[in-house]
Amino acid sequence: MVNIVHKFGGSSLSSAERYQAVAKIILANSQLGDCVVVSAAGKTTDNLVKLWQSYQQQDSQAVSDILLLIDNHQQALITPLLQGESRELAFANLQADLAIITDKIQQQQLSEAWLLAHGELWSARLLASYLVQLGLTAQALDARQLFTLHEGQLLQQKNQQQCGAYIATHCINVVTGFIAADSQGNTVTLGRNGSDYSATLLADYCYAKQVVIWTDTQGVFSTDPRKVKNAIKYAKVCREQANLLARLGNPVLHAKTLSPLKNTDIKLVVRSSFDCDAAPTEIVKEGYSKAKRFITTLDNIDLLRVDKLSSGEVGELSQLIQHSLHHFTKAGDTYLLVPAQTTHQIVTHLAGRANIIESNLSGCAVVAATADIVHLGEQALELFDKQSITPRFVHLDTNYVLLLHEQAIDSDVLTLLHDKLINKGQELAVIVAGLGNVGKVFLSQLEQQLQRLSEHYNCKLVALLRAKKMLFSASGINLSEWQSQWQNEALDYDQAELLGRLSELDYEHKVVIDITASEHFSRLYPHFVDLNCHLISANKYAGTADYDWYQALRENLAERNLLWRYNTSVGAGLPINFALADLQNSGDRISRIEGVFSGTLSWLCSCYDGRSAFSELVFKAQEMGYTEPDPREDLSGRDMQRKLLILARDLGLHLELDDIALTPLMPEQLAAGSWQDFIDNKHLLDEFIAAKAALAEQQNQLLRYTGALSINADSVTAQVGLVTVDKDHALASLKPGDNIFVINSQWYNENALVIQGPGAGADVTAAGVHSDLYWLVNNLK
Ligand SMILES: NC(=O)c1ccc[n+]([C@@H]2O[C@H](COP(=O)([O-])OP(=O)(O)OC[C@H]3O[C@@H](n4cnc5c(N)ncnc54)[C@H](O)[C@@H]3O)[C@@H](O)[C@H]2O)c1
Ligand SMILES: N[C@@H](CCO)C(=O)O
Repeated sequence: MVNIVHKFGGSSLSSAERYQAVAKIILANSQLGDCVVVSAAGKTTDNLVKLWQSYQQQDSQAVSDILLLIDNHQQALITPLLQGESRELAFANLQADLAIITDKIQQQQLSEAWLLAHGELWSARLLASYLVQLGLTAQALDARQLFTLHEGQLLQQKNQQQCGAYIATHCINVVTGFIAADSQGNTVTLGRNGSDYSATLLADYCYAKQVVIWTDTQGVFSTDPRKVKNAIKYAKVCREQANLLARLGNPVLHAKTLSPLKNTDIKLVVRSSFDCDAAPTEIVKEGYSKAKRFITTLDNIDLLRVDKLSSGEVGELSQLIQHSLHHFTKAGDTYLLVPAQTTHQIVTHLAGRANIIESNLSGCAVVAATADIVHLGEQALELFDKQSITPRFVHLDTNYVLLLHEQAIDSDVLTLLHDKLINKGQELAVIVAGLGNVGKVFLSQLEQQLQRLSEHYNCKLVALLRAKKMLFSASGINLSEWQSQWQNEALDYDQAELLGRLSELDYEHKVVIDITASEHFSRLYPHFVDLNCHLISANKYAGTADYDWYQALRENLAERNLLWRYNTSVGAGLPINFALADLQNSGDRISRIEGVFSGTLSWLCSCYDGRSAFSELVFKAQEMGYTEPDPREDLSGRDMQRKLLILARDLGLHLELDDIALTPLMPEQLAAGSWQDFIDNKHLLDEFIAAKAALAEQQNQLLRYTGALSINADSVTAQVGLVTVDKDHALASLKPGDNIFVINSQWYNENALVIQGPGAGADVTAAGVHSDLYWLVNNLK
């Protein structure tokens, strides 16, 4: 059975290295029975067209020069790719083909389509032989055996039978694109971008599940990414919009390519063969993707008014000029938008039924959802007016607006237009994991905050996750009712389901906000990044995971232009990460950070005066939402050790958690066992602290739990632990629960930079997560 039909265009096969890259893609993405449709390699078709023209002009010198060029090019592909007998056979076949072509030229029997077909034929033969040499079972197939047209119409039933007969299930079928046969067996071509069409036809005839068009662009963009740097690549585009764009001249997909898929469930995917890791664009059936916004530019366009034009006729005209065509009606008249170089052909064909209304215009079409189009049209006109560009013709339709003028739109104007019309329409999907102390407060503030953010970006909460249950709504969860929705609709889930749902989300950006304290959840970050999710973490586990994992995560994020904010993982809402980033970005060099980085330990040490048991204070800190879910994470010093590691890594230091020396604030026996075991043995903690405090008191000192990181030219030292301080020391008067970060740097040398304030608590932490979200939204590209 054919699972996937892959299609590789000429640029994907332009050199021996590109063939090797294509073979790698096939090895990684195909199974036996799949098809690979190929175009002619690199400039082969152009050379064959030149050969045809020289033949017609009877320029024998040019003919022999071009034949030599073609021969050399093919040999340059064959030589590095094939070895031994297969190389000899490939050379022999090539020479035989060139001899027949030469013969036909001499006999004046050359036909254009037959000549052009050789480009695809050579690609298919070479790729199939190369795959065989790599150990795959593969065969080259000539599409003239598969597709027959009678008077320009495909013979569907016959073609289906032929595909059934020739496409083998035990091998990879490498099929020539672009060509077919007529009912007499003569070669015919399928027109411009015919290979994409061959691929979708083949998929339809073979009941394939998917067609992958591998190209030199990464997918379907909101506008030409070569002209507008921040053009958006869409993960999903619905067929109707893809078709409209194709008719309006967008070069990525052609209307004809989509036609065989019309009544099928076949998935169409556009991917880059030059960057296989880049996320693709999927062209989906109606209703499976929201309408996106696009600006497609038009150049050298003529506008014709036509008497009564049927849609069948538009197809015929499009076949005639080998180009997609768009027609529309305005005030009862029918108009055709045609490339200026084809106007003469069309006007002649329509024999007196077409009048040229405007010629040689440029402009653009803005494509968007019906609800937005009027407003976008107005905004576009306003912007053109400011740029002194006066439209010659404007047409507003249900899902696009066409603006034609004399001046071409340069990339500066296109960028302005894109910023104004397209970037504003993007949406960010928000996924929140962890509905505990901080998570609940964060959600209670989210509705108002999303309202505020909407000035910059449309954000929708689409998922709420606890460890075992999730509430997922791709169109958005109503924030004022999330609790009742959770009660009624939250369902059990597993990792595969979560990742599947995230991959289906049809948003320009996604962010996973991790407000759990779960190491297991943090281990999913690489999967989230693979699905193009930005990250915000209050959770400290990812920032303190082993260095290689952490570094790989950072690199993966950077490669995908994704953002990771984690300000609340250290100092709750205090702007410590902002400060460190700012100092470093301004060229400062930090030499020491010391202080108290735990809200819980700050509160415990400041409140403990021996009157109530230390363990009672621990339970109170837990109740107030200061501690980690298991307060031993705080008492062991581990939480503070994690924070110091996060800061150290932000300074570019390659440290692991255990590089930071630690002395715990509890006896070792309490570390093991359950929380209940801890409660049962709490007297051990109380005695441990009482003894330490008594010793400190003897020296008129107080207990404080502190951390320090020192960076010298030749060494780095870091530790967290219990210290005693004089009663008039700055730390002695630290407010219970406050954190303090004392930063020394090149510029803050004598007088340290000090950041101080509440270092734990649901309110300040939730506010810090909102600050990260705000920053992220403002920095989305
Ligand atoms: N409480 C604070 O003051 C504070 C300050 C800064 C940072 N933080 C960090 O914020 C995080 C949350 O703290 P909290 O006090 O709200 O903790 P919490 O224990 O009250 O809440 C954690 C939530 O995460 C959920 N959870 C656990 N495993 C999960 C998983 N695998 N998938 C999805 N959800 C899961 C739990 O069900 C719970 O709802 C922690 O990482 C903590 O270190 C807390
Ligand atoms: N348990 C942590 C929460 C903030 O990270 C603390 O007490 O500092």
